[in-house]
Amino acid sequence: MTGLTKSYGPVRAVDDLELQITAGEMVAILGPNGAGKSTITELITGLVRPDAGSVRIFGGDPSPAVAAGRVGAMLQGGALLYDASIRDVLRLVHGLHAHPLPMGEIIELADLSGFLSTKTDKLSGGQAQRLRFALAIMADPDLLILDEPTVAMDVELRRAFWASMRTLSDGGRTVLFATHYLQEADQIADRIVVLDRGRIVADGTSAEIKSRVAGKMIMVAEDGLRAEELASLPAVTSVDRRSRRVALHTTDSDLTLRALVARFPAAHDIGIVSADLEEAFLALTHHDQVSQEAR
Ligand SMILES: Nc1ncnc2c1ncn2[C@@H]1O[C@H](COP(=O)(O)OP(=O)(O)OP(=O)(O)O)[C@@H](O)[C@H]1O
Repeated sequence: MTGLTKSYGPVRAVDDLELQITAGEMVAILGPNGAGKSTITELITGLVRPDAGSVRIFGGDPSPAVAAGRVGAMLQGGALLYDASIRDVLRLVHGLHAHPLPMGEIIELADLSGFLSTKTDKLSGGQAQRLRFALAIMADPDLLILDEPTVAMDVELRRAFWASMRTLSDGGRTVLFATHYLQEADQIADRIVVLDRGRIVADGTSAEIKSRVAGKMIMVAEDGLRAEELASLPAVTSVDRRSRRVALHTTDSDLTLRALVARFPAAHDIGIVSADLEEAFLALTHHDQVSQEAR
């Protein structure tokens, strides 16, 4: 993806995006609501045309790759054939592909064997997602695009789903998935791309992202402390408020702590914690907002 841009009215859903994905990678696109995750999946699958820039898949445009079955997609709320059983839907779509995966393998990977006779309008949210997944992998694609695939799944289903995905990825396929679940991205993806307002704000392994942002956080009671003063302490990268405490993200907790105590002798209830992926994510995607608040 090069210089990829897509606007809806005044909103830049995707803003001059540069992203290269290597064959065989499992990449998570992580971002808050409205970050542009779904728009990226729609641009990659050719459902939406960019205003500027381009997407190249296997060296060409998305549409021929999708038509040839080299790209499988599971997008949000994809419609399912009405008044048909899962078995009917699978058979029908299976027959449309030139070189589909064997039906037994699809049913096993999508864990559908328990309710093949169930009609599509009687499926739970998690079951419908599994059927969408089965349809996405049916053509035996080299690239799988998944937009929040586990959204309606409980913990157990989610675990089974990611185990199947791992099997597919280990077989050499490239997987790109959008998610809200930090834990999922942390546990499953080889690489995490953090998106905020259509732009990439971080790109790396989860360990790299955690270390790129403040490695530590200093918590201190709010009592009369002003955010803009705290933001100017050495090594502080961002400041945010949590009920009656303030969290200072810092790249050097010793340095920040010494300056904090020197400048604010009355500071109390001080604690230092290591930032986890969630903290890293919040610091990355709320950074501008917090700095603006602090001004
Ligand atoms: N068809 C559309 N018409 C108008 N605005 C749109 C359209 N699709 C997306 N947008 C806007 O573009 C921005 C990015 O939306 P997008 O759905 O890509 O984000 P997202 O990261 O997938 O969000 P979510 O996590 O809520 O699904 C949002 O501000 C959204 O309102």
